[in-house]
Amino acid sequence: MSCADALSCNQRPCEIEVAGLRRSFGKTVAVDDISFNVGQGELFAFLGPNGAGKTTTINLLTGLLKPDAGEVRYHGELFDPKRLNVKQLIGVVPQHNNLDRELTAAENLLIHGRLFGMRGSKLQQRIYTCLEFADLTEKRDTPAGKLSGGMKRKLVIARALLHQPQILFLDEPTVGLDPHSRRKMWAFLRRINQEQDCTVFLTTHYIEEAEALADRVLIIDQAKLVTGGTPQELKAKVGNYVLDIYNEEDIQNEFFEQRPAAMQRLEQLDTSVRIRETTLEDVFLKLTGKRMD
Ligand SMILES: Nc1ncnc2c1ncn2[C@@H]1O[C@H](COP(=O)(O)OP(=O)(O)OP(=O)(O)O)[C@@H](O)[C@H]1O
Repeated sequence: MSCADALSCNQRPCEIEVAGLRRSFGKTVAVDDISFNVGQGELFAFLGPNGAGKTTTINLLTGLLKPDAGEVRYHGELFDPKRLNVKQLIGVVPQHNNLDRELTAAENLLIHGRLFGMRGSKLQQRIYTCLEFADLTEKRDTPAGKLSGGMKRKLVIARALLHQPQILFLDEPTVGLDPHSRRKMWAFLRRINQEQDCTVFLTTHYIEEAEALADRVLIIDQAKLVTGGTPQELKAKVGNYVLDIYNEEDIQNEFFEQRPAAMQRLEQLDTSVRIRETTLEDVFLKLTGKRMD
């Protein structure tokens, strides 16, 4: 895919290039010929309903799974999971917390650091910095199993940042968090993106999360890419304004590029009707014919 099309990274240098990626499990096609680029420093959301192929895509990008076809490039170089330099480049936060519950927060980081060849005072300093960044300094000697859900999540992220990756992958980072903790997590992810100068690639099935957080969103459904762009671009694709037209049984939507055209149509209708701005939920519904949930 060339950097000139809609699924590419606009003006930023390409950090990840994905071309023709495909993976099946038996007869189930989990990822079907998907291509896109991620730009350096982007906060990038891969949005789709359960079973759409998001986890499989992350696993293919991080070397946990092998593709049946297609390729992944980091900084233009073909991805070979066996080469250590790529492992140094990326940090991975899996969907389920895989901390050692018996070990303290600091010990969980220590083991990860050792696996990445870190030692001595450099490792200790980095553990201190990451715990502080994640607001977990006071929990450094607490067993991971005794932390709250939000703290465990932050510890997994702090662990993934320990070796100073350039790209952080997070699979559904806010699943299981209450709305308040979810918003705190969004702020934390923005800080990682901005203060740690880290490209962030996250998957989510929460539309508002993609909308609130991401520079660019790619929508995936049934293993295929539906569309991609900034939240504003995606909304403009279907029309920036929607009329909700209430019938006896359901609500029909009509989309308009400009508000005056929507207002004109509204005046023609004699049923109950509401005008509002388009959301990514509308984009998904319009392009796939179904609701995200
Ligand atoms: N190891 C596996 N064996 C068999 N089928 C699998 C395997 N992993 C994924 N699948 C199937 O591939 C499809 C995509 O799954 P995937 O986990 O990538 O979706 P997802 O978008 O991450 O969904 P969720 O948010 O529910 O995890 C689903 O139909 C799933 O059942």
